[in-house]
Amino acid sequence: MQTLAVASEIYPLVKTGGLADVTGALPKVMERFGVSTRTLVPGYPSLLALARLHPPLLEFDDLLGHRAFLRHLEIEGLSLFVLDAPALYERDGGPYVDGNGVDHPDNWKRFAVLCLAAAEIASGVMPGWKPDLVHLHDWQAALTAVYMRNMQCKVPTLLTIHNIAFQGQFSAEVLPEIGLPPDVFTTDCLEYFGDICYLKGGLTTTDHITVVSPTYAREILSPAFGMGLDGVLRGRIDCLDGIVNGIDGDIWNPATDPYLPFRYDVRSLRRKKQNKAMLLERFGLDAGAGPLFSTVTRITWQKGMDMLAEVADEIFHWGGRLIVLGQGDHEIEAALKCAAQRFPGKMAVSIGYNEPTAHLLHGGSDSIIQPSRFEPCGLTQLYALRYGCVPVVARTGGLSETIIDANDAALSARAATGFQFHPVTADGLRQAIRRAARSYRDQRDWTRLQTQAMRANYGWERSAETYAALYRRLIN
Ligand SMILES: Nc1ncnc2c1ncn2[C@@H]1O[C@H](COP(=O)(O)OP(=O)(O)O[C@H]2O[C@H](CO)[C@@H](O)[C@H](O)[C@H]2O)[C@@H](O)[C@H]1O
Repeated sequence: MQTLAVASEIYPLVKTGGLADVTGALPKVMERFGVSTRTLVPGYPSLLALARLHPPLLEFDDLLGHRAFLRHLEIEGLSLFVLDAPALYERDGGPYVDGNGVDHPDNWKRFAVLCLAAAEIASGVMPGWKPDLVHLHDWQAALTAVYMRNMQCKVPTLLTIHNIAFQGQFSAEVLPEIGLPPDVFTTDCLEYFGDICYLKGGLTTTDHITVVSPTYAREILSPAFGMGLDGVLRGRIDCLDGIVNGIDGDIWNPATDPYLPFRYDVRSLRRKKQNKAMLLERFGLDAGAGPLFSTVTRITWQKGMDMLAEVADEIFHWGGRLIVLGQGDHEIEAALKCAAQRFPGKMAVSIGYNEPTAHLLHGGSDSIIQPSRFEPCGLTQLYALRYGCVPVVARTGGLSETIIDANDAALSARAATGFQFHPVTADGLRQAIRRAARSYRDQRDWTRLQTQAMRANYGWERSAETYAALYRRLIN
């Protein structure tokens, strides 16, 4: 079976968050289930340097007024179609924002062009290659399904939502510019409170929808989590599933991780303490009697980082330490920095995006905190499990189904892997921190939790098998 995946980021070439981890890992595992994937990605500078070493596969004369080349790149076990349209993708900054963190003003066009190219590939413009199914990821790829319907292309489509908070909403004024007929501007397609919404267009035209955990699949049907699209999703409930994410165990493995000065596995957990000592020194923190908590995340309201700034003192009360790595909302960043100033030697904040530091924080911390207000799946807590960092998580979305709370029953069954809290409030978080810090005082209990966490299996196999079965069902 041949599939075309369409995505705006893919690890290890371009990543701003969990989407890239999934689009980079899934195709490799799907091979084992007889699925061969080619992923169409925009030709950002990081990709072009490699992709331009080979002659193009195809030339598009006119993608919404742009001439573009389709190039092929095989790298790190991935097979990529790179859309080389320099005026749209070859620029400074990230995939969505410029060097100052401001959205590229023509994102509506950049991702419409990506989707139009995908629809043309699905329709068979490539000599000798046509997909059996098209797998779209998030709003940046969603419009593909609308273009395909418009071209009367019958190849089945699956749209995966990684986070419904990001929807691709633009002024209806751009509609004449994206090459679709005016009749898509209706409430059962692209129209969204007077604007157009790429994700809604995808949700209303794709054959099937998945989100990244069964719990999130239920949550987004309600106004509290559906972000304005819950009604659309309720209308498509028969085509909606939740498939939980896995982790790439080659990249996230404490026994082989090149970013860890001291590598370890479940039998040599003691070596993790040496990473902790290094981390404390590097971030200028004094050793305390309590656990070292960390966060690796976008610093946003979704991720509950404002609550963490509010209750950080609870950690220090128990002799714990805190390191925050992330970037995002400037006000919350400032609140966290302010907390760090109040607690010198106890808390450090590193603003930025840094892959090696993210690995080191998992390799040396005792616990990872994830107080998300909503979390479609979450990958950080899964990496934390593998690295024996006991997660402290909000009971929401994928967090609630991947972490087993250390309540009495789960502790005595030796099944517990972390601490959950609910309601998702600052006070709830404070209590969960207290529970974790108390548990840490008995090192035997703590080691047992770490060991159980490390033995939890969150590889991709089971979910990849579910995706493969779904692909087959859609094709047949
Ligand atoms: N400052 C930093 N430096 C280095 N690395 C950093 C970093 N900040 C974040 N990361 C990395 O980015 C990834 C974040 O992934 P998550 O799944 O936790 O959240 P995200 O909201 O991006 O993903 C969305 O998509 C994924 C994939 O489906 C869902 O799991 C999730 O719930 C949904 O919100 C992790 O690999 C993490 O290590």
